[in-house]
Amino acid sequence: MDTIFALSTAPGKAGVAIIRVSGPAAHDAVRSLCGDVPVARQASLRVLRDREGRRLDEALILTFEQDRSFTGEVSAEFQVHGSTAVTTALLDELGSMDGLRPAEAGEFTRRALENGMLDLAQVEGLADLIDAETEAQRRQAMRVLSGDLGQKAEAWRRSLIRAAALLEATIDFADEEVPVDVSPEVGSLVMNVVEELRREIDGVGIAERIRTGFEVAIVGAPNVGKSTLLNALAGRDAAITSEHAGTTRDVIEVRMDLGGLPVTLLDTAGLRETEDAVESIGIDRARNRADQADLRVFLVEPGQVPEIQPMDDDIVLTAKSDLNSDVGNGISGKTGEGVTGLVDRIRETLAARATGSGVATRQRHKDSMGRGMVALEAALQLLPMGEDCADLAAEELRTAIRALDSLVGRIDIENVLDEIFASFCLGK
Ligand SMILES: Nc1nc2c(ncn2[C@@H]2O[C@H](COP(=O)(O)OP(=O)(O)OP(=O)(O)O)[C@@H](O)[C@H]2O)c(=O)[nH]1
Repeated sequence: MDTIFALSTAPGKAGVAIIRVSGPAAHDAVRSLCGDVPVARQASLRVLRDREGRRLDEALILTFEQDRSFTGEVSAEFQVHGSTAVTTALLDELGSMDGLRPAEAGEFTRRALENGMLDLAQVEGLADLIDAETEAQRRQAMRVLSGDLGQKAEAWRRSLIRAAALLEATIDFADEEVPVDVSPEVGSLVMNVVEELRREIDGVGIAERIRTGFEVAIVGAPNVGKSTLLNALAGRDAAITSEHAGTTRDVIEVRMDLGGLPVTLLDTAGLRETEDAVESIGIDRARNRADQADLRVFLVEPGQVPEIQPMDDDIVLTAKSDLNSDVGNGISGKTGEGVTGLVDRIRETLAARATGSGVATRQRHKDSMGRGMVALEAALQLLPMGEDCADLAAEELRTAIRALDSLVGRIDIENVLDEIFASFCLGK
């Protein structure tokens, strides 16, 4: 096994930079840089020297023993001064040592997974935590990283193993004088798992939204003030505004943190009939995106009706309230009137939806749970058919167990690893 090393903090100038080393030669590397191997898990200040004995930097060193580190391997971390020159010199020095090589992106985490320090769902949680930009994303990622999904999966597994064992006992003792009907107990064990799976599957859509962001589309006729409103919401000039109708030809996206929720605001082309081919493509695209968005904010001038039908939660406002002060429910991107109220409304609407999320957060989880559900429902149908179908029902339970095992990576791991690790950065 190679010993790997990498800069684990972001590259560039900083107060401190952390370089990680993991693998069998990690402590040898520490010894050759600073003369000894400091006590494990205790910060120790040392002068680092290169092969020729020249000072590289003064560093805080942390060493970890096998099974008591992030990767599960013998490892070490150097906290050095965060300049490019220092980190480059130390990385060069490490690279010149026998058995050491630079880590690939995500390789530390991959080793943690291989050594059983994290399960697959926790690896996903870790990736999400590193990507988290808002409070809701951080909380959700922490739940996954702390292993909640793994615990649920373990509880489901125990229930289903018990159910399968009961069924198998029926098969083995089918000739006994007094057969015990196990199907009520098996049925209730399976039903409980099915119900929990259903709840989790329902919550994945929202959890994915929290992960990737809610889309909020601003829609309305040309020149009604959509871009101006978007700029007011974003607090900066993100979209182009002009007096010329049809300026916004494509969909402009601005990512924002709205009270902890990740939101992508979409400024869409003004909806109207047009002869202009380019503008008409923009309008089609705007309609599509607006349809698919999680929420729509309609801007209408007095007397106008929205071009597309607002849905339940959608927000309909009177545009340019500074010019239309006699009409209620207005907003003005120009003066800022009503903008704070709109932000609150968007946040409340989305926050109400965000409460529906569980511990499963990805399409991958949904797929595994879906496969489990199908098998469990088949088992439930077989149960009332008596002993003759007991072995078929037991087989369905085993299929469900396998499907749920893939949630935490007990099986079928290879084909998902590359996809999951593709998002990891160097040093993680
Ligand atoms: N008085 C007033 N004028 C506004 C307001 N919002 C926008 N305007 C003006 O209306 C014109 C159009 O504004 P935009 O924000 O570009 O409108 P839009 O809906 O994005 O237009 P398209 O991109 O063509 O669809 C500009 O001259 C703005 O200055 C407002 O709240 N009050």
